Amino acid sequence: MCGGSGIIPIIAAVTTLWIGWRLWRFTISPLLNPDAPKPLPYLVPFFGHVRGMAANSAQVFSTGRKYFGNAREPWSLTIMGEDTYIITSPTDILAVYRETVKLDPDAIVKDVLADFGVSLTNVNKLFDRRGTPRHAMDHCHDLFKTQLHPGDHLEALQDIFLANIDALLNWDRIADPMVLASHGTTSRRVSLWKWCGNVLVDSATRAFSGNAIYRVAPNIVDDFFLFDDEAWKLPYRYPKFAARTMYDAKARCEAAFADFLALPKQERADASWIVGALEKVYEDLGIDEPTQRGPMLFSLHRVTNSNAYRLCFWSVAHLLHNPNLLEAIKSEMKPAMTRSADKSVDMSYLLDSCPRLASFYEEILRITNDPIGIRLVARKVTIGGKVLEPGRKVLMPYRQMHYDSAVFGKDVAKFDSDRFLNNHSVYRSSSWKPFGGGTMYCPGRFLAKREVYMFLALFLFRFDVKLAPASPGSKIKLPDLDETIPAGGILPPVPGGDVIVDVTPVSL
Ligand code: HEM
Repeated sequence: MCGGSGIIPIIAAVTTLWIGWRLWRFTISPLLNPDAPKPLPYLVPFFGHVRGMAANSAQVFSTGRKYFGNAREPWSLTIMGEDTYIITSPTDILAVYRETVKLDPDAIVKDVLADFGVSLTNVNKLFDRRGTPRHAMDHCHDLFKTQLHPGDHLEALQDIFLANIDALLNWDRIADPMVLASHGTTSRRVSLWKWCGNVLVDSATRAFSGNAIYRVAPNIVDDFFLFDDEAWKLPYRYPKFAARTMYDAKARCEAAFADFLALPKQERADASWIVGALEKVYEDLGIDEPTQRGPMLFSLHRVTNSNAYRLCFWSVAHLLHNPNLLEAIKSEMKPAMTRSADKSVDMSYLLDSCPRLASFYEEILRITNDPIGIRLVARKVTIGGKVLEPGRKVLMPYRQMHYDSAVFGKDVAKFDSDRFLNNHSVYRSSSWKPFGGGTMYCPGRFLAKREVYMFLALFLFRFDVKLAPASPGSKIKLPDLDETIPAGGILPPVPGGDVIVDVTPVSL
C-alpha cells in the first residue's frame, strides 16, 4: 500500500520533468535563438509528438514551405534533440554539392549501413582509403552508375525488367493479395496500391536478383512491403517494441539475401550484373559473414524498390480521377502500342514522341515527392554567408523548392499536368531536384521513368479500369498524400487511403 502511493508522485515528477525538458528544448530555447526566422516550426516538433517521434521532423520537412516562408539563408533547427542546419535556397544547395569534403555525404551512408545492421568493422572496411584517393564505397557508387546509367548494363537489365512487367501485368496474375472481390470470370475489384506494388516490386526483384531469390524466400515481396510501410522509422532508431512488424520483416529480408548469396553462383546466374559486382567488392574486402552480406544487399534492394511503385500508383490514380486527361494521354501513347508487329510496347516512341506524357510524369513527381538531401559538417564551412559548425547535420528538404511559384508558375499547390509542357525552362531549373543531387544523385532515374511508362502503357491498353462506386455516404476522391512521415522520396497515401478499381480485360 505504502509502495503504491509512493510511486505516483515519482511518476508525476518524471512526467513533469519530461514535459518541461521538451518545452525548453524544442520550444522555448529555439525561440530565444536569434537564427530562427519564425517560431512555428519549433512548435511542430513539440506538439507533433502524438504520431511518434519521427513524425515531428516529417511535419517540419513536408510543411516546410508553409512555415519557412521566405527564409532563404541557412538556419538552424533542433530536430530530435540534434542541432541541424536547414538549407532551402537552390544557390546554397549547389554550394553544398560542391563541398564534397567539408560537407560529408559518406557519414549518412555510414548511418544507413549501420541501420541495416552492418558492423562498424565492415563499415570501416568499406570507407578505408588505404592510401588511395577513393575507398570501396566510392567504387560501389560507380558500380550503381555503371548498372543504372544509359549503356549496355542498363539495356540488359531494362529488357528483363520491362519483360517482367509485361508478364506480371496480366489478367491471370491479378490475384491475392490485390483482389478484393471477383464478379464472375470477367471482372475483379482490386486495390490499386497493392496492384502497382506487387507488379513493380516483383518485376524488379526478379530483374535484379533472378529467380533464385524466390527459391530461398518465396515471400520476399510480401516481406518487402511489411518492411517498406514503416521503413521511415528505421533511421529514427525506433525501439523494437514500437515497430516490431517492420523489424521482423527486415530480419527476414536480410536473411533471404544472405541465403541467396550462399547459393552456388551457377544457381543464380540470372541475377543482374550489379549483384555479382557488389559480391566481388565484399569478397575483396574479406566480408564473408552471411549476417553482413545479407543486410548489405538488402539495403540496395530497398533503395531500388521503394519509390517507383508509389509513383506508378499516383500516376494511375490521377489519370483515373481525370477522364479528359486520361483520354489525352492515351491517345498520345497509342502509336507506341500498335507500331510493332509483335504488339510489344515501343518504349522509344513513349520516350521521344510523347511530350504530354513527359510533362504529366514530371508533374506527378513534383506533387508526390518529398526527397531530402543530407550531409554532415566535417569541417567548418561557410554556406550562404553562414558559418556551419562541424558535427552538425545539414538537411536540404527539396520539396519546398518544388512549390516555389517564382519558378513553377502560379497555382503551384494544384496539379497541372501541362505545367512542364508549357514551361520547358523548369526542367533545367536549379530548383528542380526530384532525384536529389551532387554525389548522391539518384542513378535509378532513367530506369524509374521506363518502369512507369511501361506500366502505364500496359495498364491503360490491356484493361478496362473504372473507379469502384463509393460506399453510401462517401464521395469518390483521390486519397491524400501522407505528409506526416519523413519518406525521403515518393509519399504514400494517408493510412487506409487507396484507389479501388473494377477491372475487366480489354480483349474479352
Ligand atoms: C521515382 C523513383 C525514384 C525516386 C524519386 C528516387 C529518389 C532518390 C533520391 C532522392 C536519392 C538520394 C539522393 C540524395 O541523397 O541526394 C536516391 C538515391 C538512389 N537511388 Fe533513387 N529514386 C527513384 C528510383 C530509383 C530506382 C528505380 C533505382 C534503381 C533501380 C534507384 C536507385 C538509387 C540508388 C542506388 C541510390 C543511391 C545512390 C548512391 O548512393 O550512389 N532509385 N534516389
